[in-house]
Amino acid sequence: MHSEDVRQQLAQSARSFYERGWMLGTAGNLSARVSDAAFWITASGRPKDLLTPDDFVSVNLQGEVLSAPAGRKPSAETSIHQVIYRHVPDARVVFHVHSIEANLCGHFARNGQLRLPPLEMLKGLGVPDAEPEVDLPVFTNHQNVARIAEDMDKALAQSLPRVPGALIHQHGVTVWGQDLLSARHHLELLEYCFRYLVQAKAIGVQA
Ligand SMILES: CSCCC(=O)C(=O)COP(=O)(O)O
Ligand SMILES: [Zn+2]
Repeated sequence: MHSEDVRQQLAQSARSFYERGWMLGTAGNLSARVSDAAFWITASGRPKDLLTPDDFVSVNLQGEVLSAPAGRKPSAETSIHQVIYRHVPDARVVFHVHSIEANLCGHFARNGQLRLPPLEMLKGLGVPDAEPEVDLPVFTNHQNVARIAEDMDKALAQSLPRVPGALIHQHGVTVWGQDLLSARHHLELLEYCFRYLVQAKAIGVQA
């Protein structure tokens, strides 16, 4: 696929996530690998409903800028994308968004893990178990993004989470996939779990 097409597809994804309330006020960042050595990532601080190919920066897996349109810097959270691409060989696309439900669910976490509800939909996250007991890792948010990336780097070096994603407390969720469609499905499924957990809590149902 031509790399300009990838930028257009990422822009389309961002618009759709913006419309769902997950990328408001410039929140979030999206990236896609174009080779084993480089990926496109959204430029920092851009409105996610209005992205054009000029809102993407090409960086290598060390986070060095390979090419950037005038006035554009890579996302402030590029280091998190680097960590995922380094540790998850199958990851070709990474989405990071900020939904209300993801941020509420961070409060339900225990010992850095959020227990996902045992729903049939977990199959779409690669969990085929009849009675799944699956945790999503939850990382502490730091104003210095490099610290978040370091924590993720250490955790992913030990083992990959069972589902392709991670939560950053009071910040947002990050998911990955082998292509744009699978990353979108992973995001939709995790966001569904978050909505389920919040609504279950609100009506007093044990999730
Ligand atoms: C208004 S969102 C604050 C920064 C953030 O968490 C984010 O996801 C967007 O940062 P970027 O540098 O990628 O625009
Ligand atoms: Zn963020």
